[in-house]
Amino acid sequence: MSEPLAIFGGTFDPVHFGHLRLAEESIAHLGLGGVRWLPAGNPPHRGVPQVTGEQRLAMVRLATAGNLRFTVDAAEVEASAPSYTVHTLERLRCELGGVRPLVLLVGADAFAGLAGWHRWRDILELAHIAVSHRPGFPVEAASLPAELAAVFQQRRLADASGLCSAPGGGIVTFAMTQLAISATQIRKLLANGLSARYLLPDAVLDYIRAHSLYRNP
Ligand SMILES: Nc1ncnc2c1ncn2[C@@H]1O[C@H](COP(=O)(O)OP(=O)(O)OP(=O)(O)O)[C@@H](O)[C@H]1O
Ligand SMILES: O=C(O)c1ccc[n+]([C@@H]2O[C@H](COP(=O)([O-])O)[C@@H](O)[C@H]2O)c1
Repeated sequence: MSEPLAIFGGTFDPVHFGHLRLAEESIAHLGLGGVRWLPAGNPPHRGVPQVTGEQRLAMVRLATAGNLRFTVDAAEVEASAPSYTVHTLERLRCELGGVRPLVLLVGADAFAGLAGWHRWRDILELAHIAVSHRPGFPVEAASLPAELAAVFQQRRLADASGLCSAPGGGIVTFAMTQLAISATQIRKLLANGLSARYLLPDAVLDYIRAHSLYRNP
């Protein structure tokens, strides 16, 4: 079986070093062949992003440029339908076939909300899930809603080597460098005219400035 391919979805409003370290560290921790970044076009589960899908996609392209293990998938941004992860995984299974292991990367906060996602149980029929630690969000069954805690306990893999032995169905956790960075914090800093430097790549900050994004409305 070939190396697992990871899918990293997010609103990325804007992309920051927390995202980049998660993707970078997941490659070694999980033995991945690469990470496919998937900016959400029309996230159904939260308020409308502050900037357009095209702008968030452009920032992800700038942030990931030059990393040969990273690719960027524009499909969710280009689609007009809501960006449901289960639909994206079904599309990827059509594209890649049923055998290659797929790993959905999520931070601990996103994982805690999984039971609210569209057809969430089907996601584990299509892919594994890898949950990264994130400051303030414990990754343990006791802090998850009951139905998700049960699935977490049933599906949890002892370590990442199990990702190679099936196309999907397992849940693995991994510890990454803990960075208490959020897009919300960056949007607030920028709206208040404060520096967000060193929280996200300079190329992304230059794009934000050039397009006058995240200024106070
Ligand atoms: N600092 C971080 N450490 C670990 N995971 C993170 C971090 N920031 C974001 N993630 C994960 O990256 C994915 C995409 O996150 P998202 O684009 O919503 O960023 P965010 O910083 O959480 O944004 P917002 O503050 O707008 O909610 C999610 O799975 C989220 O859990
Ligand atoms: O499919 C769903 O119902 C669903 C519900 C909530 C979140 N997601 C996906 O989870 C990823 C992270 O979302 P967010 O809000 O943390 O940026 C992103 O790819 C979303 O499309 C997906």
